Amino acid sequence: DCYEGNGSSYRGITSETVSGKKCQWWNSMSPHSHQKTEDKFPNADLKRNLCRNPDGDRAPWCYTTDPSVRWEYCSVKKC
Ligand SMILES: O=S(=O)(Nc1cnn(C2CCNCC2)c1)c1cc(Cl)ccc1F
Repeated sequence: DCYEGNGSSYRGITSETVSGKKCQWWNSMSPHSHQKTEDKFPNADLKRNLCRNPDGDRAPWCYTTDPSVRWEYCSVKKC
């Protein structure tokens, strides 16, 4: 699948980053504690560990499960 524009409306099921890391679940604070939670961003579909763009960045991203890498863009292509 692919994302339109900046991916803020991307609702696909990619959960992997550009470097092949798995995404951390949005409702988890481990390994990375963060502020991008479903209750704070109810319209951003921050479900499971799916790649999303809740902060108007240039593409879908996620917090990574690698403790040394806080977040990364995802391996989903622009349409
Ligand atoms: O640390 S965070 O919880 N999450 C965070 C940090 N960097 N990012 C990037 C994610 C991709 N887009 C640019 C910011 C997100 C965080 C920090 C601050 Cl200062 C503001 C919001 C926020 F949530």
